[in-house]
Amino acid sequence: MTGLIQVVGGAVVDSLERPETLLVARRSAPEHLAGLWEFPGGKVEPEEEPETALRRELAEELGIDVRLGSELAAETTGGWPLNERATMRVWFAEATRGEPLPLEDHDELRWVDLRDREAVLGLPWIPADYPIVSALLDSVAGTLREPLRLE
Ligand SMILES: Nc1nc2c([nH]c(=O)n2[C@H]2C[C@H](O)[C@@H](COP(=O)(O)OP(=O)(O)OP(=O)(O)O)O2)c(=O)[nH]1
Repeated sequence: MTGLIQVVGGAVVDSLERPETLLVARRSAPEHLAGLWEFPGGKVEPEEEPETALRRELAEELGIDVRLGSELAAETTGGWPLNERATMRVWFAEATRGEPLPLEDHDELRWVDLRDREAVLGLPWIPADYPIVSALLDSVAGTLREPLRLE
């Protein structure tokens, strides 16, 4: 146990095979995060597998079931550092049931064009997310030719 809080996030794309757009979500709470964009997701519960937690969070927050693709490789094994207490692992995902809706924790969802790097990085993200978004855009730029590896 590292004592760090493990967060999981979904990089929900229109298609794992040919990703063109990414679903981004604007937080409605708590106050210091409200209005900032993020990957939908949340904290892994005790004894829960990260992938199970991600499926649960995406169902609760967006009302979708997903097929998971590859994990976005992070620099450290616990995932991407968010702050001194939490790290986040991020998986690509594609909805297999339901249209995403901002059911919980968000007041807006938006599909952004993955080829428009400046527009995606120009959104006011939670600050810790910028390196993650940047790595994601790099990774997807490669998959425009090569599909994402599936589970
Ligand atoms: N979901 C998500 N959380 C992020 C991102 N970036 C980032 O710093 N965080 C932080 C914000 C929160 O402090 C923490 C995740 O907590 P959360 O509030 O989403 O978790 P949760 O849904 O399980 O909520 P709760 O049960 O604790 O209320 O990680 C991101 O891209 N997505």
